[in-house]
Amino acid sequence: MRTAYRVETVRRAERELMARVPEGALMQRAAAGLAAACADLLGRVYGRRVVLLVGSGDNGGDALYAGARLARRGAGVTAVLLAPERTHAGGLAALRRAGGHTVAPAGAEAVVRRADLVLDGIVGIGGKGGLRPDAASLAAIVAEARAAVVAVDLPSGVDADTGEVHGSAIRADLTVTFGTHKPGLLVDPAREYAGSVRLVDIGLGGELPAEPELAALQHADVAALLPVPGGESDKYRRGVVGIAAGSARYPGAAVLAVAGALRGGAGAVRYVGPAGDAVVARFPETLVSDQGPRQAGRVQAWVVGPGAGEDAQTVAEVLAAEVPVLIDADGLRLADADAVRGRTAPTLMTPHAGEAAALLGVAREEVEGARLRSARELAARYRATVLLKGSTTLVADAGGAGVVRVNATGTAWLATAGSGDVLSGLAGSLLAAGLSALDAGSVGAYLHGLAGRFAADGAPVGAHDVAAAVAGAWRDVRR
Ligand SMILES: NC(=O)C1=CN([C@@H]2O[C@H](COP(=O)(O)OP(=O)(O)OC[C@H]3O[C@@H](n4cnc5c(N)ncnc54)[C@H](OP(=O)(O)O)[C@@H]3O)[C@@H](O)[C@H]2O)[C@@H](O)CC1
Ligand SMILES: Nc1ncnc2c1ncn2[C@@H]1O[C@H](COP(=O)(O)OP(=O)(O)O)[C@@H](O)[C@H]1O
Ligand SMILES: [K+]
Repeated sequence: MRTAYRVETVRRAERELMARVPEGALMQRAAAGLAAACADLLGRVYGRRVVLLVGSGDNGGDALYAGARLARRGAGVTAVLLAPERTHAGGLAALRRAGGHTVAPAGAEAVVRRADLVLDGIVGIGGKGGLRPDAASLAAIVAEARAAVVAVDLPSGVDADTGEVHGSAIRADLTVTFGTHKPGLLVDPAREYAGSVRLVDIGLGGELPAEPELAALQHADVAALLPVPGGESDKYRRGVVGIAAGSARYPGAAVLAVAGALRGGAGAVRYVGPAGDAVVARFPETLVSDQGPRQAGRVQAWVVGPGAGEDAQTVAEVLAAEVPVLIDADGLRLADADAVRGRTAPTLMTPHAGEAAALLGVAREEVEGARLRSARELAARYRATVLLKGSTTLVADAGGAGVVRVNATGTAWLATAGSGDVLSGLAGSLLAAGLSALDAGSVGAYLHGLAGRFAADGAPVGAHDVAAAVAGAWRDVRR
């Protein structure tokens, strides 16, 4: 499990740790890891031109000590001091001893233009709001430069706790972060500014609480959660998933949701709705009924909504069932909020940003700019687990408090019509197999993202290709 902690938690852990280690030790560990990452990126350090952007806090101190290490290995290092009188004194002295130079911000453009590497030490977890004008000017200069950019701890200007970006921020190729990931490194839009992320261990782990702000499942976590049949299994014990989806206008949504459901681990897939012929033509193993959900026979979980059009009656019937329900697409619009809140069995809602915005009564851009807050807010309002789809998918558990799962296995190739329908079937199948809503959502998103990657492999794909690739994703996870 990869975890991320909020700034106040990091600060607390840092204080505990600092009380037990010599003064300055943490910054030296951070700077050593940072310098090593820079050296790896450069390949050869000797003779390279390195520019440090140095703010007034410890983030600047990290950059200065790392710069000193690179200077000792033969790099030409120049520090741009944003606040000369408040620069980290020890770091500055170390850089000077190692032969590094300093310039005022007015001289930044000339040195940055010729640099091989820029280290962004403007601001780290002490940052508030978007970059101030003087720092923003530096960010604009860096954006025009050919140099590789390494962010120290965080790209300056992004919100460490939320992943929001207000105003300008540094765009990095690599972020070297210390002690733990911060939420902003895992959630878009900030994640995009971070580039790839390297975590440097400074010994903070033991001081961090058990419950992080964010958790990202890894292969081993997913493998442990996948429902795998045993000797005593039969199709009913593995769980039956009901799919109430599709309409005369959108029969394909039913086919794609069933395609996902067949790959999700349930023992049988039951389909109710007007697209039964299309479903059976493609997947003859589906149990089909043209009666409503109430008459369909037992299921252990329902998926309702993909391509549902205006069929509010079916949505209401499904919500009345006392089994876990996944609500997607049209179902989100048709579901009565009180009926969702009043359910006793788990509910998993799977909106994309536009659907989430409609539910929250805000603009789509607002959700995209504040994904974490939006997912928690929806989960609180509906008392349901909410999976917010997109470039980084988030899953907030019912009520909105607690650890939010983040998934980054996906690829932008998944932005193709119907791929959400596949996800709803897949996650619904995992619900029927007995996973909690939080696990079903995050495992579903993980497999779906991986399947998207495998299916696409650098080329456009259709949603049915993604469904077909889910089995390969399972095997990869269990290998
Ligand atoms: N935690 C750990 O375990 C370890 C942490 N370490 C390191 O310490 C870093 C945190 O250092 P920190 O606390 O000194 O704050 P930091 O990020 O340098 O920024 C504060 C300065 O930025 C300024 N500023 C604020 N907002 C701004 C804006 N929007 N635009 C422009 N400027 C802005 C603000 O200025 P002021 O408001 O005072 O004028 C203030 O002076 C952390 O990220 C990591 O790198 C490691 O060394 C070792 C272990
Ligand atoms: N830029 C992106 N990067 C990664 N995954 C994405 C991106 N855009 C969309 N996705 C994923 O693709 C799927 C699209 O679902 P959705 O928007 O419901 O499409 P549809 O309604 O056409 O089925 C979701 O799983 C979402 O997380
Ligand atoms: K920084």
